[in-house]
Amino acid sequence: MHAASALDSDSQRLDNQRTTSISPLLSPALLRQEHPIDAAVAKTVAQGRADTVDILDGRDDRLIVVVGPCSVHDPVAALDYARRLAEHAEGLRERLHVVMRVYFEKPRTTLGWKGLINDPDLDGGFAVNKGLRIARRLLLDISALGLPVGCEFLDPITPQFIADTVTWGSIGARTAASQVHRQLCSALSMPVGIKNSTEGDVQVAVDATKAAAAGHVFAGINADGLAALLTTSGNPDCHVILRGGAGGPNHDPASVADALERLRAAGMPERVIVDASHGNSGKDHRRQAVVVEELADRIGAGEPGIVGVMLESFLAAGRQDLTLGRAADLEYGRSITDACLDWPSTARLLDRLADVVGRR
Ligand SMILES: O=C[C@H](O)[C@H](O)COP(=O)(O)O
Ligand SMILES: C=C(OP(=O)(O)O)C(=O)O
Repeated sequence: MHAASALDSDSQRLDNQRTTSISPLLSPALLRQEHPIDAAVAKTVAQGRADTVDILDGRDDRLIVVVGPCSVHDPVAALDYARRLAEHAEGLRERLHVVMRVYFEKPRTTLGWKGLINDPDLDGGFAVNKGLRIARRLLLDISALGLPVGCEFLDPITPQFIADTVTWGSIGARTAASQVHRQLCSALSMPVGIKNSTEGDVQVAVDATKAAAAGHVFAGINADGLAALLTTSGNPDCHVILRGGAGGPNHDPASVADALERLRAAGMPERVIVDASHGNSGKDHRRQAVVVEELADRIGAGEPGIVGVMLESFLAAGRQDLTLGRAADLEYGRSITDACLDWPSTARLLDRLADVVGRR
């Protein structure tokens, strides 16, 4: 008894020396009960995933287009964008499989706003339970338009709250090498695109698709939010996203061929999505249009292996700086993270991609 209390006080002195508070997180089951998925949304998600896998595996010759804001900071503007995209995508559905980027978790190079789940009020208040509620509601509302959604998964706890609503997932350039994220991919029920590293290393993404295709046993949480051991069977639908890197772009034919060769050598399916933004645009949103035009020419000419294109796009062009606590000063529909194409340019580029897919 005496020994046990000595241990408790020792561990109190040794533990949580840098954790300033620990507060309750709502459970995934509670959030799912508050914002349940209905039959129409479930159909959009299931059909969207099946269509994505058919394109990845070459049974459907449409092109996947993952398009939308760099990050969601204003759910009203995101839904406004989604309505326009859903209507436009409907007219192109024979040629393009359009998935909207609805990204709530931002991996930062150093510091910065980490996304709507982490800080939904954009004021450093970190109302995470509120962020999760807004995120799930928005994912359901966008999917209810018949528009499938794509999310980056960054925090390994978050998927339990939203993954049932997500058609396509992504692992970013900063986490492609992470065992935690590769294990997570092995559990995810949707196809997942994995980016090359920020340095431009493509092999790390190829290795990640291989690691994620295998089963793993790892610690996570269950639907009640309790710590649990998860045993997974592996995700065969992971694929590489070429996003360029420190050495420059990698959307050119030689880089695409190199990535396909690396996949072949690893025994993985030879297919890539090309991100027109990030290292491939040098973060200049106007360069995204140039990249897409180049890709369109090549896809139209029958270049193999490119199964999809990613674009960062919002209502207004470019980006703006956020001052924490001053969200009311932000301009409607303009990104607060990476610079985006505006809606009219995006619609034109979608038409261009649909046109070449129709002709190839
Ligand atoms: O796509 C988003 C950003 O490129 C990524 O989150 C890194 O952003 P940062 O370099 O501004 O932190
Ligand atoms: C963070 C992103 O990209 P990357 O990981 O390529 O920097 C993104 O697509 O939002």
